[in-house]
Amino acid sequence: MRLVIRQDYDEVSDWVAHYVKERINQFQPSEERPFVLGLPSGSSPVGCYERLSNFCKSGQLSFKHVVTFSMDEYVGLPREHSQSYYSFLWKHLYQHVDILKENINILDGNAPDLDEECRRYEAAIVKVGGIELFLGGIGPDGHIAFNEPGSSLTSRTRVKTLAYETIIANSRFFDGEVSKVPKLALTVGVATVMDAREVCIIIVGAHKSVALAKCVEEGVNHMCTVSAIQLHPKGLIVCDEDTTLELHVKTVKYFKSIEHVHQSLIGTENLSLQGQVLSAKGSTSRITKRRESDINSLTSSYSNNSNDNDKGDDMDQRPNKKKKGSVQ
Ligand SMILES: N[C@@H]1[C@@H](O)[C@H](O)[C@@H](COP(=O)(O)O)O[C@@H]1O
Repeated sequence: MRLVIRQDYDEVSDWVAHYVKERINQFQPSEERPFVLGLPSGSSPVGCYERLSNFCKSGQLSFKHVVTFSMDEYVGLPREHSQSYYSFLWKHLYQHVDILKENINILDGNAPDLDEECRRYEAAIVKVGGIELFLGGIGPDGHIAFNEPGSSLTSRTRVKTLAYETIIANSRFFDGEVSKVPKLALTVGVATVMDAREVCIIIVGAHKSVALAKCVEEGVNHMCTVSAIQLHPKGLIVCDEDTTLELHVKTVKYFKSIEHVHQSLIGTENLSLQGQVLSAKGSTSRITKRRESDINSLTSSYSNNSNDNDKGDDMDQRPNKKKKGSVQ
């Protein structure tokens, strides 16, 4: 698993948006072979969606051959309600990009048979060949999608009762009134997310620092369902400095050092890394704006490799590395 730490929300959004853009562009999707992307709702991905929309407007990215599956939806909330995840994704992403309507998959929280709707969703994912990249967010208790504490780590798309903590956390979107928050939701399962060929979780804010620490420093545990990412061969978490509050200093230094080495191998240590080193020394200086091409080269090098910290994978980044068995 990789942990990428950026200074603040904007830098996290920049990083993830560039990463998604690079992954889609490298994949060279076509009608026959679309890029399948899993998407979260919530405030965490909004900055990323804004940037993806801008990439589309400036012609750097196209969603024409991208198929999406959103993570979750409230039960019983009309689709046109401003807080349905359907409305959310249209507002923040779909209306701004060139995605084809038939390529958008959203769970229907008003389906007459909710169990059947969940089965249909799982089958639709299988039909397109599985999810290439699942973007995700978490709740303060470490739930991924709506997989509340205690959810099976082998769970599939299903109906879930929301935890009281989640209802309170989400009441900020319902005029602060707990009674207005739906108590049930449809959600992809933990295993649905972990089946994706790659998983990238955005975690921002001090209120999620305990969850991040549990996810990174403790074992895989159903009480913090995002921790299942530890078992994923290409798991990536992108967080901001505030979210690292509960991590051990040595954990933060470790992941920063991995990134430092990684970046120096691809020759960008004087750019984005400068900020990392400064902040590791306690400097309050912000990371200077990186050139887009540098971020692109960094993000693409991540996507070409397994995201675990195995030395062999990192070393494969060396430009002059002689491949095993190649003529020398
Ligand atoms: N079910 C959603 C999750 O999919 C989302 O990741 C989480 C975090 O939301 P935010 O990013 O607004 O903190 O909220 C809800 O509980």
